[in-house]
Order: sequence, then structure tokens, then C-alpha cells
Amino acid sequence: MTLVAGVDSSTQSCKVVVRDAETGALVRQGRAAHPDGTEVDPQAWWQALRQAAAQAGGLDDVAAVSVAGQQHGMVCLDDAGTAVRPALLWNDTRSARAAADLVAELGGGQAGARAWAEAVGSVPLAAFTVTKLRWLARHEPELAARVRAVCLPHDWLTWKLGGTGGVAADDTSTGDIGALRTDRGDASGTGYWSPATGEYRLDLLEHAFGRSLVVPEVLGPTGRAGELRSGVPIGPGTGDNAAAALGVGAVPGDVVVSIGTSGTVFSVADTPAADASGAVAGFADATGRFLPLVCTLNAARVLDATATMLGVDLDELARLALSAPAGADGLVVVPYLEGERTPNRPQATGSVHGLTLRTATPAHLARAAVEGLLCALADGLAALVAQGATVDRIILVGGGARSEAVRRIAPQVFGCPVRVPPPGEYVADGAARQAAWVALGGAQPPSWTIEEAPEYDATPVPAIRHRYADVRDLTASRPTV
Ligand SMILES: Nc1ncnc2c1ncn2[C@@H]1O[C@H](COP(=O)(O)OP(=O)(O)O)[C@@H](O)[C@H]1O
Ligand SMILES: O=C(CO)[C@@H](O)[C@H](O)COP(=O)(O)O
Repeated sequence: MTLVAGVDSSTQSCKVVVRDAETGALVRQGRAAHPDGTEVDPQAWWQALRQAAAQAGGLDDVAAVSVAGQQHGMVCLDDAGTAVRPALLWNDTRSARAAADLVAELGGGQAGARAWAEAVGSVPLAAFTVTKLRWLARHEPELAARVRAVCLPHDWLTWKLGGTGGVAADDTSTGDIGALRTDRGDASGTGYWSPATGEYRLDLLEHAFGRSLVVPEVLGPTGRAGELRSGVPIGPGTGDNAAAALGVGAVPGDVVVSIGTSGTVFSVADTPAADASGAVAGFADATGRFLPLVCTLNAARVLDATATMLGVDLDELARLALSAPAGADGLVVVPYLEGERTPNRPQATGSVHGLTLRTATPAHLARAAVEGLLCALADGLAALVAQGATVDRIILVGGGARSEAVRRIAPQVFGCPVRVPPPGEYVADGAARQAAWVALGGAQPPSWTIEEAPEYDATPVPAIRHRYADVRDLTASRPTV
């Protein structure tokens, strides 16, 4: 049996799967937690990857490995390849002002937004690497002066894997920044690479940061980013959403909704998107196509936070939510606990509307929290459709899809059935499928057997979204500290 490994270095944890390259059958797996916070020392990801790989039985016997990772995070390296500061993650909103400035500097308002969307497929928001570079240049000039290269979490881990020769090395050594590699999917989340042309826009990077930097070479879908000491090829890897698309076998007409730390709604497309409203990011995918995507900052953690408020576990939260009526008798949770990215409200906080003696119960709050996070995703789905996506099937994945309440309430909010594949690590699976493609060759990724996903259906309840739309802008700003 030829084995391949896939890694998902996501916000909350690192997961490794080892699968049969021909059939996709799961052979081994492991996971390890990441530290909390919106800035993280990349070495923490490396240690988690080593732990997760060890738990998955190591990588000695695989024919190829690929790394998928949380998108956008800014990893800045000096001449010697040492990180000059902790990486700023996709959900760190300190660069919100920098994002607004960058739009203003390309013409401001609609014109500036359109200029960015046409140049790089997306309007920069605090999530995008380009805005983090601007923030660094303006707020930490001494550190900025030391930066020679910028890359993303999956680029850095891929480079580490090749540079140290594999996960066996307890290695804090650095490496040649000229050996950094990335792929189209993750490059498209930087804000300085164009999915439409397949070229970097280093003029925009320079504009944001004030000078040029070394950036990773962008590989095609089966390019080789390096090799383990044993000679095993390392695939190009990709961003976690592009990997999830590969992992669930998404085809045009499928819309994937992922409820992880982020909430994402995306589809596979044959043409690049360029949405000047900023709602839809015009990413590339991991197969040579495109991945228009809407991302919210508040998804599974809204469930975690509500469970904490109610003093219950996630299963009990689901039970409570399902025991309240659809629409929670008018109680609405606007879930902007971390600020929000779509809509672009980085300074917003969450809020609860519609409290009455009747709705002041744990069950109503649980239900309203689930409905609120799903309403934000339903708005994302509408934005994706407005950009031309067709919706034949909705596929629900991510840690939050393990909640029975999410699975059963989603069709009421989205207004159509959802397919929920069995609980699994679809991002790591997508990375493994890419590794299999690298190992086996061919014009398409190997066609793995993907288990039939059960369908959840329910009568749509449009009133849930109407009530949410009425109050979603009524939120307080974040307190200044
Ligand atoms: N049974 C469950 N019900 C609801 N949420 C769950 C359940 N199991 C896991 N989760 C949530 O999944 C989230 C992690 O999802 P995951 O997709 O792994 O995130 P990420 O990829 O961003 O690291 C956690 O916030 C956790 O609360
Ligand atoms: O920023 C985005 C997409 O643009 C996020 O989807 C990140 O890629 C983080 O993903 P998760 O850790 O939530 O899977």
C-alpha cells in the first residue's frame, strides 16, 4: 500500500492524517493543540506538527506529504530565516485601520475597493497579509527593518519540513529564505498575488510595506516544495479552505460551509471573482481553478462561548437549542464576539436582542446563538450567489458541524437542505489527497471514495433571517483598553 500524509495546521490545532494514496482509506491520525491568541510564535506550530505526526505514527513510510494551514497569517523572517516576531493571524484585527488606508490610497471608496479587487481578486480587510505588513511597517519599524522575507503559516511549515529533513528533528534552526514555496490557493489570500494573472503584485506589497521583500515561489497544484531527508516529496500544500474543497471532493455547484474558528462559505469556480463590495474574496483553489469565499470571524467559538455562559458542555448546548422554538421567540444573538470581517466591522461586539421574560431562558439563548452564527453564514451564502455561484448542494464541515443543533437548524436558516459528511478532518484529508496527486501523478487528483453524506432537511423559516437583519447593525463598539 502506498501511504500519503496530510497536515492541517489550523487556528486551534494541528491534525495529521495518513491515508492510502490509491483509495483514500484512513490508516492513522494524530492531533495536537495550538496556543490561544491572535499572534503565535511559529515554533509552536512546528512543535504541534511534530507531536501530531508522532501520534499518527510518523512520516517515515509515506510517499508524499502536504501541509494545509490557516490562511493569511503573516510570518516575517530575517536574513537568516528567523521569525522577527510572533505571526499575526488571520483573525487579528489590529490592522483594520491599515486596511482602510490601503483602500483609500488606491482611490478610496468604491474606486479604491474596485482597484484592489481587480488587482488581486479581493478588497483588503484586516485578515489579509498585506494589511498586516502595513501595520508592522507603521507600528514596529525596528522589527520591520529586520524583515527580509514574508510567508504564510503553511509556507513556513512546508519550508521547515524540508529544511530540517522531517518531523523527527527537534529543530529550532532556520534556513534559506530563498527556498520558501507556496501555492496559488494560499498566495491568493495575501493581497499581493493575483489569481486572475497568476502573478505577484509586488508593487502592492512594496506600497504597503515601504520596500520589497522575498516572497515564496508559487507552485502549481502538484509542484514540489522540497523533500524530507528520506527523499519523500513535499507537495505545495495550500490554504485550509482550498484543502477542505479537495477533502470533500467539491465540484462546481457544491457550496462548502465550514464552521471552524472561522465560518467560511465557498465554492469551486472556473473563473476568478473580483467583488468590489469586499464580501466575497476571489481566492484561487488547489487544483488550478478558483475558490470564491466569504469568511466570518465568529463561528464555532460562538458555541463555545455560549456553552461557557450557560455552564454546559457542547452536547447540552445542542440539546437546549433544539428544545427552543425556531426563531427563539424573537431572541437574536448577533455573534460579533471577535469583531467581524464579513460584514467588515472589526470594532463591533456581540449583542443579544429581544430579551423578555419569555426569552430569558438557557434554551432560548442557546437557540439564538446557533441561529445567529448561521444567519451570518446565510448572509455569506447570499453574497456568494450574488457573485454567480450556483447552489446544487451545501456541504457542512468543520468542528461546529459536530453539533446536532447546527446540523438541524442550518436548513431552516439557509432555506435548503444541507449534507453533513461524517465527522472528519477534511482539511488534512485534502492535503493528503494533494500529496497522493503528487505521488501518483496524473492530470487530476486521485478519485478517492468519499462516504455518502447524510442530508439534513427542514422547513425553511425565513423569519429567522429577517429578524436577524433587523438588528445585526445594532451593536456596541469594542471597549478601548
Ligand atoms: N460536538 C461539538 N459541538 C459543537 N462544536 C464542536 C463540537 N466538537 C467540536 N466543536 C467545535 O469545533 C471547533 C474547532 O473546529 P475546527 O474545525 O477544528 O477549528 P479550526 O480548524 O479553526 O482549528 C471548536 O471551537 C469546538 O468548540
Ligand atoms: O481567514 C480565513 C479564510 O479567508 C480562515 O478560514 C482561516 O483560513 C482560518 O481557518 P480555520 O482555522 O477557521 O479553519
